[in-house]
Amino acid sequence: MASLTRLGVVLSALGTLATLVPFVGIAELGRVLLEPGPVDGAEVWPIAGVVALALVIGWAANGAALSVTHAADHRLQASLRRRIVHRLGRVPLGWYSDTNSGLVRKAAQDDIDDLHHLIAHHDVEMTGAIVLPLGGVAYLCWLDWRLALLAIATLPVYLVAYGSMMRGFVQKMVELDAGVARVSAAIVEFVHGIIVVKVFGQAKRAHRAYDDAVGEFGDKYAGWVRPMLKLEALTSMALSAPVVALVSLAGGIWFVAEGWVTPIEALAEVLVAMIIPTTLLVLNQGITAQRKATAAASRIVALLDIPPLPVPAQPREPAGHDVEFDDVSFAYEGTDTVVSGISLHCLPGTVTALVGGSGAGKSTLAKLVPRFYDVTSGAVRVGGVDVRHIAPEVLYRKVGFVLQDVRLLHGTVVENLRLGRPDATEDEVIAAATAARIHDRVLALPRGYDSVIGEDAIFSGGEAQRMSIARALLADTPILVLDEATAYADPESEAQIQDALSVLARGRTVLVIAHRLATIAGVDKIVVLDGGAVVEQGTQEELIAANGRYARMWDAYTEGSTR
Ligand SMILES: Nc1ncnc2c1ncn2[C@@H]1O[C@H](COP(=O)(O)OP(=O)(O)OP(=O)(O)O)[C@@H](O)[C@H]1O
Repeated sequence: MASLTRLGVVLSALGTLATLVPFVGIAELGRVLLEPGPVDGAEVWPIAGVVALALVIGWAANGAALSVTHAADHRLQASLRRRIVHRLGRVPLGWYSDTNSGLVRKAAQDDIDDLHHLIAHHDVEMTGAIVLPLGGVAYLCWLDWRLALLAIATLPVYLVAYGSMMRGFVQKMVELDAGVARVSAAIVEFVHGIIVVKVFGQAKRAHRAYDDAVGEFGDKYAGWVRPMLKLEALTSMALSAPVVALVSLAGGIWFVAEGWVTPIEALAEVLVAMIIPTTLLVLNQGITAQRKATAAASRIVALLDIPPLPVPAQPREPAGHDVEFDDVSFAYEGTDTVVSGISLHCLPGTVTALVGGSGAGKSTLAKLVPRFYDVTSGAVRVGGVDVRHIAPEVLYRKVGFVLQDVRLLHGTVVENLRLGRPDATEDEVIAAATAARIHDRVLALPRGYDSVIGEDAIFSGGEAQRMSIARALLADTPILVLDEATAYADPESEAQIQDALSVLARGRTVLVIAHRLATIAGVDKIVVLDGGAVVEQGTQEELIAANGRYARMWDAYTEGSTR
């Protein structure tokens, strides 16, 4: 690919030099035509021919340069997208937080697009923008060095003004960014607090904070921009077509009067001088685009550097479907230990419920089974084999999970249901949806199972949960991790979810994270977590009889629900 961009640069240089030929040609033609006596066709035609040829070569070489760099960009984009998808397929599932998903979206869409300019246009356009004025000035030097100087006479005004505009630019940008952040924070605070503020009659005060932030930003911005605008006007004027033409013509007339150059040579100088400002504009825009693309590239590199989930070199097949936590401890990156020293054995055909206060570590513990994260110490075993020694695809065929936060993909209802088993028959899909208590709801949609999620299939939270239960039923994994939904706890929806879950649990090893004690009374084992450790375990009767932590939770729960 680097060789393609190099070829693009060479072609662009060639094309640019070829576009200079007509300027020389015009000067030469002028010289021939202005010679005293009749026009000599033998002199005119070769010049016209060379000009025409150069025009064709210039057009073809510039076109070819862009084609070549676009091909390079195409290859790079395809390869980057492939590598991003490949890497994302191998990062631990726990990496997918909302922030990280945002990063992926930005990298896969915006950042790769930003790179397009760098690969497909930057080198070619910059080559043109450098070769064109240099070639022009070199030609003028060949005619007469004074003409070359005349062509760049207004350039120092531009360079001095531009240099002074850029002085302290980074520091000023930092200050402006901070100002924008203060204004945003004031807006967020204002919007978040609007109800409280209005209820307590403090609207004026809240407005004032926002006004102050905006006022301060406006003053800073104006203080910086006003002098810049003056300079900008000066630089634009120094490079504007009338000024450049005027300086060139005045200088040209003087040079001709002094006898240093011919009128035709002076005309050639005017033509070259007129193209220099446009190339400067291209250079300027190119530098800005390059900065943007460099930032985009570093975000893509960071994404490709995420450590993948380690896969076993010699994977082992689990024998059976029991799940065992053996002295398991885990800490998120940069946090204290969240679960510690947990030993637990979940047998096939049983339901184990994890209960405990908010932040006790229930979800974290459950997520260690499908390797959202790997344990910090100890081991999680499935069928007697450490999950780290099982090939990920084998593990995902064994362990299914229904999470609180259900994601339905853009596609039809049936495609969503078939996600875990694309070859499921229509009867199997309907059977799973019926067991998950979602079949009737799907039939009520305009196009039934062919309705599209987010278009003609809009599901409530509870319905989406039942969809994901149907999906898990169809995937038919022998081990299931369920994070019970609490958000959609209207009694009817909850009863339906519970019905669906009890069907799902039959004959499997089920680990359920229970947020509402009423739903787990009949399970085989209740494990009470507190501060990341197991404090009690047993059946509902055993734990109530023990009169410990669970009994107190149960009392509080039943009191709360009967009050
Ligand atoms: N991705 C994460 N990064 C860092 N810390 C986390 C992360 N997820 C959870 N934690 C922390 O780990 C601890 C246990 O959280 P966890 O979600 O496992 O508890 P939980 O018992 O499931 O709580 P809840 O019932 O409120 O969902 C909490 O202190 C939480 O702040």
